[in-house]
Amino acid sequence: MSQALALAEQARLICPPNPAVGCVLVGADGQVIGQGHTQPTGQAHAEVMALRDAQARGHATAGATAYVTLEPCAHQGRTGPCADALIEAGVRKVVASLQDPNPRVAGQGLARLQAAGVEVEVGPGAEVARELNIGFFSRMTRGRPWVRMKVAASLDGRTALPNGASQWITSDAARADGHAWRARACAVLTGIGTVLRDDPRLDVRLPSATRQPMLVIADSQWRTPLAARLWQVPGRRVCIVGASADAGREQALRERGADVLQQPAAEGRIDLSALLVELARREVNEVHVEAGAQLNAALWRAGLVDELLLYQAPRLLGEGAPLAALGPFAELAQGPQLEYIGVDRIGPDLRIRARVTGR
Ligand SMILES: NC(=O)C1=CN([C@@H]2O[C@H](COP(=O)(O)OP(=O)(O)OC[C@H]3O[C@@H](n4cnc5c(N)ncnc54)[C@H](OP(=O)(O)O)[C@@H]3O)[C@@H](O)[C@H]2O)C=CC1
Ligand SMILES: Nc1c(N[C@@H]2O[C@H](COP(=O)(O)O)[C@@H](O)[C@H]2O)[nH]c(=O)[nH]c1=O
Repeated sequence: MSQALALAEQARLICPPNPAVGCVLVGADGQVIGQGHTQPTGQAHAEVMALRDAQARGHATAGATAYVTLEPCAHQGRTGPCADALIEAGVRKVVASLQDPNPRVAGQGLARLQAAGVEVEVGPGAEVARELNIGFFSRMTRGRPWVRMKVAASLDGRTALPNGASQWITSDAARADGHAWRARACAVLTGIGTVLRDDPRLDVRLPSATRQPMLVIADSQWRTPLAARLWQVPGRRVCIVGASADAGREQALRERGADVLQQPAAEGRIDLSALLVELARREVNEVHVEAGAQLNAALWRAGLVDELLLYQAPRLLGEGAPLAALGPFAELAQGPQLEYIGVDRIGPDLRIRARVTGR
């Protein structure tokens, strides 16, 4: 199963919105006879890739055991049912890490395998398999994406100087690592404040990049400039989320190539909870937030942040913008409570990962 999980890890950047799944086929003699992982949307799933691999290597699949990191599907989606492919190949046993979290299909693949006389075991590798697909699980079980907020800060927690300057607080190495986290998301979310101040690209600039996450800009008044650098990323979808009735401006953004999304607003501010539901409807699994203190605070206040990805540089900036413009709180317990899930050194900086307690 650990080999299947390593294959799933390889799939993570290419297969969203599909879950990243790995599959290893072990022949009756205990040798690995085939392996595969999920391909980009619309192409073969892990099980079919592993069966094809075994066939290409001249191995018979009858009597084999399949180790797969998610329940094989039983439905005809963009590809055919994997449970049927395993049954037709004569597989004797299927070991799956997890049941499919999609409430419409959960358990159906396992039931079909069992009905065909295939032995089924569920559980090995469950924790790692779920982590690999945390966004897919979030979308399926909560109807909204997993929200990971990335912040680059100084040791005293500042994210920009009082005049707005913030480039660059962290090192090249930390920024490259940040790109790898952008790459695994389906969408990067920012605020119009950051767009106007930084003129960012917010794309993935890694040689290994195979797809660009959609850029989503919270911009109630349609203020995104038509000549910004964010338009210079070939093939990347830009979604501007606003609430103003200025049809002329909305049309100009549409003509510039944006997907323009009118969202309900309260006191002129976009309803971020409704926005996340809409992004899930568009098959966004993970949202990578890179925004300023205003939008960050609104996301925290609405209880929408699941995870913090904080790069901390060993420098002090004194006065300046915080990670999120929260508070002032009267009691310590009023602030969001997180737990650390990882601390790593990235070049001269620290990368701190923390998750909201209970998520
Ligand atoms: N160090 C770091 O990691 C980062 C630092 N920065 C820095 O942050 C600064 C910009 O911060 P800031 O001005 O706070 O910009 P934000 O990116 O937080 O954008 C804020 C704007 O988003 C719009 N918005 C839309 N919906 C909402 C909502 N529901 N709640 C709140 N805002 C909403 C508002 O404008 P409107 O009402 O017009 O829609 C608001 O003014 C810059 O100096 C930049 O360099 C930025 C990103 C990362
Ligand atoms: N200042 C700062 C960051 N800032 C974030 O990076 C954005 C610019 O992205 P791009 O135009 O794609 O290079 C900027 O607008 C802000 O969201 N990131 C970091 O890793 N370290 C830093 O010190």
